[in-house]
Amino acid sequence: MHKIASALTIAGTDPTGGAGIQADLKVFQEREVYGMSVITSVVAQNTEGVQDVQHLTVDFIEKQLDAVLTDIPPQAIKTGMIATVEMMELIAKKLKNSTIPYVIDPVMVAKSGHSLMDKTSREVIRQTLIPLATVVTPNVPEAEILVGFDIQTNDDAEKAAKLIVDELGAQAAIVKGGHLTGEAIDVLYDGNELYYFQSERFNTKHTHGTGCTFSAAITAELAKGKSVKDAVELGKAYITKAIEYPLELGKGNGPTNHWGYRLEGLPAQKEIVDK
Ligand SMILES: Nc1ncnc2c1ncn2[C@@H]1O[C@H](COP(=O)(O)OP(=O)(O)OP(=O)(O)O)[C@@H](O)[C@H]1O
Ligand SMILES: Cc1ncc(CO)c(N)n1
Repeated sequence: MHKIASALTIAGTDPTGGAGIQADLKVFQEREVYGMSVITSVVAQNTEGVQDVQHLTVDFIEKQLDAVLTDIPPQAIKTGMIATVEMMELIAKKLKNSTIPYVIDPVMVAKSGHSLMDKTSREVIRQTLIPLATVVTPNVPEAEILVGFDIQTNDDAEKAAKLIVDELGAQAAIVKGGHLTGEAIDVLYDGNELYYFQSERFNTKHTHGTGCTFSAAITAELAKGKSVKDAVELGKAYITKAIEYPLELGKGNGPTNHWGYRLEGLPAQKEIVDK
């Protein structure tokens, strides 16, 4: 028998496999973590955009959560698309007394501009879920909604990350620079220190699901017992290679490449090979 860390993603779906649950499970598999999933919404989407969304009932989401949590307790959890206030309240109720590391990717709008979270929920996520988070991973527009001011510079991103921790109650926050210009710089505040994670910005339209992939990679490393800073370092390396070596798939914003990092390795790759 092999002992293995497990991770759970609670999110929406992408039938083309680039974002949402499907992307998360690919990352978990790649990072050698046993992947599990609870679906919140089924999304008809592809690399060109979102065509339609069907939410599962809160009752049914609860049944899925109970099925997982009573049988295979994960070592880390991430949430992605949680569209409604009722879903947020359910997840908050389930995770309130948990000590399992919890990553929130506060998914609000798809790359194509389609809303994946209703307007009231944008307010409610601040009060219900953010205080439970080990780390929150907003992109710039999401961070702006959470903190209530514009983010244009790294200084603004630092202020936002600090506010999400000091005032909204998360243990850590990383404001991603994917939507800014220049180098792709993400700013992490872990309650003590600020850290910058920086990479070249690649000129590519293959950025569907980058946020899901990044937060899933962080979740996988937390499940294996890494610190937030080390998990983010790995997550950044993984997503950078996934963007640098795009796959020739899709008519629109294509998916990233989960094997990209194999071409050049990751900081923790040696650890895997040595096992
Ligand atoms: N063109 C790029 N080149 C290099 N890194 C990038 C690029 N675009 C995004 N990134 C990096 O990818 C990660 C995800 O950031 P991004 O801001 O794209 O997330 P997101 O908007 O939440 O994604 P999505 O909503 O598509 O899931 C961050 O580490 C960011 O710096
Ligand atoms: C289900 C889902 N979650 C997140 C995103 C954001 O990339 C998306 N497009 N679809």
